[in-house]
Amino acid sequence: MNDLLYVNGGTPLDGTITVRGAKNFVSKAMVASLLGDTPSELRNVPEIRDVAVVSGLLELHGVTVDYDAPAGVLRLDPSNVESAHVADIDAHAGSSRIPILFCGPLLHRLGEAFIPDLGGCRIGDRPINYHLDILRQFGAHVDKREQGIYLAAPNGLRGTKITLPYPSVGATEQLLLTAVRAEGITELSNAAIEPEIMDLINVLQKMGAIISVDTDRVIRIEGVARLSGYRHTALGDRIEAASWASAALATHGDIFVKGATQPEMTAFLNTFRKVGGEFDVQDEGIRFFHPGGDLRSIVLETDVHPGFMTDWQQPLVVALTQATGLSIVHETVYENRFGFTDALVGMGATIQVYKDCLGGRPCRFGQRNFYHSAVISGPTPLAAAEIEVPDLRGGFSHLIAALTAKGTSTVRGIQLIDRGYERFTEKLEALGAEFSRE
Ligand SMILES: CC(=O)N[C@H]1[C@@H](OP(=O)(O)OP(=O)(O)OC[C@H]2O[C@@H](n3ccc(=O)[nH]c3=O)[C@H](O)[C@@H]2O)O[C@H](CO)[C@@H](O)[C@@H]1O
Ligand SMILES: C=C(OP(=O)(O)O)C(=O)O
Repeated sequence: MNDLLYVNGGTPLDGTITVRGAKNFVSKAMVASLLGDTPSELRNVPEIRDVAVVSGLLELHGVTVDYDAPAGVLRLDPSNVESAHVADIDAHAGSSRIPILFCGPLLHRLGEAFIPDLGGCRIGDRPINYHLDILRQFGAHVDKREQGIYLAAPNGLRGTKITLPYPSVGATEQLLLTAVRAEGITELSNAAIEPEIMDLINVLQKMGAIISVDTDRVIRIEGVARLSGYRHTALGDRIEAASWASAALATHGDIFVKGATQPEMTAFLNTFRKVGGEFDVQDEGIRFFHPGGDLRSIVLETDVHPGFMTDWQQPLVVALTQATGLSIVHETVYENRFGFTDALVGMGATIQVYKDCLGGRPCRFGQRNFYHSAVISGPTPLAAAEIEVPDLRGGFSHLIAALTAKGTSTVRGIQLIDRGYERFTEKLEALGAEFSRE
């Protein structure tokens, strides 16, 4: 497939598009199917590369995967997992971050697991120390090897009490996927409570798990001996929805995002309104539009849920280059998520990055060597440029910048965007964008 897009920017994006299930939930629900002893069915599944990658991993482990992409229905039958001969797992090294979540389910089913090196966006160091500490506390032996990690639990896994140093999404999911079938009770303090995690809990409860979530980030799980398959409709992708909303704002456009839902986007909607964007929440989705006039600068801090999520930051920063005054963005989730701003500066934006914690409370990255605060001065017209996509969200941001800039930009490496944005070129076409893919 070709990996290059010529974008002729300067036209407001206008029209209707649909977002389907959340990338950051669907992949985890697919892993959960490994815990059941009967088939599962997941609906509203988007056709993105991460779904293909996790399907490939599941198939390698003996799961029969049947995906009807237009209908968005994914059927997963794990009956042959015990008899699967797992070869070529190394071929999946570097493809996504999901393999680490196979640990608990595979340990329960097979007593051992080999996990290839992880991929995902390079937006920080992204260690897996919380994951490995959790697995050890459940009683797993963890052995780091070349190209991956080997784990074994010859005596099974037992419930435990854990406090996370930081409410990590992946570590919370690791714990859930391991605790549901561990012997006894598990209690997690300082858990992440992102909507995608809550929907994973919905799935696990449908499978037979017993999980309670308290208001103070404490999750309790009573382990059960067996789980069955599930039928579930995935929650919508709030990151994709916010990305299109930011594109509407930056290009003076008007986009109705079918499938966008308000409760999962409260923090984004507040910020969108403060910048000067308008929205209209309807039964089928949310309309996001630029009402005319000047956009306003803001002070913003990314945070864990229910805060403003880090994945919303990169697309919104492009819109902030079009706002009047100085905006300050403090990234507190990842230490290295402003690399994408270099290309924006190359297009004429005025963005300065700092190592200090600007505009809010000190975070884990203050007094360290990380450029994790940005000051954006606007409005600045953007000029067309040659751009290389750095990562998923940064890549979409560059796309928004190219759509905002007058003239023809060349955007290389757009396959990275396919990892999390379903059929985005078809959506661009529906919104009246002028571009060609080569
Ligand atoms: C596939 C998926 O769902 N990806 C999402 C998930 O990533 P992911 O689950 O990888 O993100 P985490 O919430 O775990 O990471 C948050 C912070 O915790 C740190 N950390 C994490 C684990 C660990 O073992 N040690 C450690 O130090 C990370 O370096 C980071 O600074 O949540 C992030 C935060 O909402 C999102 O940006 C990603 O889109
Ligand atoms: C960081 C992201 O994803 P991943 O964790 O899969 O790299 C993202 O979706 O923006």
